[in-house]
Amino acid sequence: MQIDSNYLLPDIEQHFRVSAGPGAGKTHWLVQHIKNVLHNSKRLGKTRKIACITYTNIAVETILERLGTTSEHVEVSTIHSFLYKHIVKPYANFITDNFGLNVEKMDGHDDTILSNYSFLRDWKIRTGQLRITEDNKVINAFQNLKWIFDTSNELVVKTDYPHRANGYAIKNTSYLEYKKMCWEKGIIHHDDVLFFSHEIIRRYPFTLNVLRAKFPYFFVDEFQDSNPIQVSILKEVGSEETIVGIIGDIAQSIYGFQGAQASQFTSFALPGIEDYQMLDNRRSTNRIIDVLNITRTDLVQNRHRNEEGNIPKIFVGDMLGAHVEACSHCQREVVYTLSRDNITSNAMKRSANGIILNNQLFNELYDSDSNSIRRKTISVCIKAIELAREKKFKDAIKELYKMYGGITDKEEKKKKAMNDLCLLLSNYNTYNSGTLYDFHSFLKTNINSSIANLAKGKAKTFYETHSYQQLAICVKIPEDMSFHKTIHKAKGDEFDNVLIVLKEESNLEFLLAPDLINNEEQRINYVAASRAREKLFISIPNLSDANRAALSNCFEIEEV
Ligand SMILES: Nc1ncnc2c1ncn2[C@@H]1O[C@H](COP(=O)(O)OP(=O)(O)OP(=O)(O)O)[C@@H](O)[C@H]1O
Repeated sequence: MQIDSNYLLPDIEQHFRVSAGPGAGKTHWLVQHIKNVLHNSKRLGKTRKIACITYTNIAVETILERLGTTSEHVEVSTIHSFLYKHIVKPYANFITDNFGLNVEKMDGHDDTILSNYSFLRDWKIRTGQLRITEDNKVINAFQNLKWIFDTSNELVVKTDYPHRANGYAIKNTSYLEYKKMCWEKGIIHHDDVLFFSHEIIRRYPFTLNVLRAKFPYFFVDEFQDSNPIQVSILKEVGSEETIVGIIGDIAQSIYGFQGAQASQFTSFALPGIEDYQMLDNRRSTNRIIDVLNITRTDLVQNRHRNEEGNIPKIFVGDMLGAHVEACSHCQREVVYTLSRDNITSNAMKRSANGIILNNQLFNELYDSDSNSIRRKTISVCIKAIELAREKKFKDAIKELYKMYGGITDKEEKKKKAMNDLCLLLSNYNTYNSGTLYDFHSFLKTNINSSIANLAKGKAKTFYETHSYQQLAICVKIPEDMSFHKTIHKAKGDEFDNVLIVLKEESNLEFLLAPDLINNEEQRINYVAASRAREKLFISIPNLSDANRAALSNCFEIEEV
C-alpha cells in the first residue's frame, strides 16, 4: 500500500515494513508512528517501553530530539548498545564457562584491537604461528574479523578473504583464539555483542521472554544495513507478543562490508506483516530528484516540494578547487563535502593538498619502529589529539587509556588522561607543523620521559622524514560532526548544499551505467547525492568527452 509520511497506521498491533527512497520521510513517519503508539496502545502501561533501534548515535540523538518530552517511554538506541544493556550485561555470567569471558573486567564494548608485542607473541605461541613477524598483517586481519552464520547456522568468526603474513596464510582457527584472549581480559568488540546476544538467547530462551515483556513494540530504522545476526534476533523477538516494524531502503544499503545484506530487508518475514511504500521525495529540489531518478530503476520518486532549484554541477579538476568553486556558488552558506574514505574527508578538512596521503602510515610506523612503547605512545597521542580536536573527547580519552596499562585504578587513569589531553591540546602549535621526530621529543619532555631516545636506524629515519600532519590526516574520526564527512557518516542526514568528492572518473558509473541493486559502491554515491536539499555538486579529477556528453542532460560541467 502507498502512503505518505503523515499517514497513521489504523492498526498498531500488526508487524509492518515501510520502504521508501531517500528523503521520503521515513524517519519523520517513524517518529509520528511512535507518538501514535504511545497515545493509543493499551499494552504499554507505566513501565513497558517502545524499542526504537537506529544505526548511529547521531540518528539516536535526532530521533530523541524529535520525540521531545514523550521520549521517556521510548528507548532509542543503536542495536549494539541495546543488546549490551538488555542481554549481554545482565546475563553474561551465564556463558562465562562456554567462552572464557571475564565478566568482572567487562566494561562496555569498543573496537580496540589488541596488538601489543607480548599479546601478539602469546597469540602466536598459542596458535603455533611463531614464524610470523609481519605483525601489521596480523593486526589488519584482526580488524577484519566478523561473526558469520556458516552453512549449519552456527556462528563462526572469519575474515572476508584469506590474510597472509610472511608468505603463509594466517590460520583460520587462530582467529577464535584471538577472540578468546580478548574475552579473558574482559574486552569485547562491537560484533561480539551480537554474537554473545545470539548465544545467550539460544541457550537461555527465557531472556527473550523478558525482552518481549519489557518491549511490546520494536521498531528498526535503516533496516537495510542490519547485520544478519541482528535480523535473526529480531525475527525471534517478533515471533510472539512483540510487534516488529522495519523501515528502510534497499538502494541505501551501504554496510555490506560489515555483513549487511540488502536483500534481507525485502525478504524479512513475520506472520501478517503489512507492507507500505512512500514514493515522494520531500527533501530535494526537482533538479536533484531528476538525478536520483536516472540513477534508480526500481522506483521513481515524486517531487513533493516541486521547486525547480539549480542545475547540479560537475567540477572537473582538483577537489579543493571544486570546494572553493562550490562555496562561491553558495555565497555565505556552508557546503558539506562527502567523500568515500576518511583520508579524503580529512584532507578536505585540513585543505592539506600538498601532503602525501597514506592510509598505511600508522602501519608503516609500526613496521619501522620496533620499540613497542615508543610507537604506541606516538600513535595513541596523535589519535587522541585529532579526536579531541573534532570534539570527540570520550574517544580521545579512551585512546589515551591504551598508554596506561600499568594503572588499574579507574579514577587515577581518568585523571591522568584528562591532564595529558589538556597538555597535548594546549601545546598543539608547538608540534603540529613539525616532524614526527619533533613530536617524539615533545612527548618525551612532557608526557612520558621513559620513552626511548631515537638512535640511528630505520625508526629514526621514519620519524625524521614524516611530519606530524601526515599521520594526523590518517586518523579515523567517528561520527564526524564537521562539514567534511565520509558518505557513511552522512547516512540519514541532510544538508542544503553538498559537494560529492569522487576520486576517479569511473566513480561516475552510478550515473552513467546505474545498477544500484547489485553494486554497493554505486549505492554509496547514490546516498551521497540524495543528502542534498538545495544544491548538488560533484568533484571529479577528469572527464572524457563521451561522459561529458552523456551527463550534460542533468548537469552543468565546469573546469576548476
Ligand atoms: N510529513 C512531513 N511534514 C513535514 N516535513 C516532512 C514530512 N515528512 C518528511 N519531512 C521532512 O522531509 C525531510 C526528509 O525526511 P526524512 O529525513 O524523515 O526522510 P528519510 O526517508 O528518513 O530519508 P533518508 O532515507 O534519505 O535518510 C526532512 O527534512 C523531514 O523533516
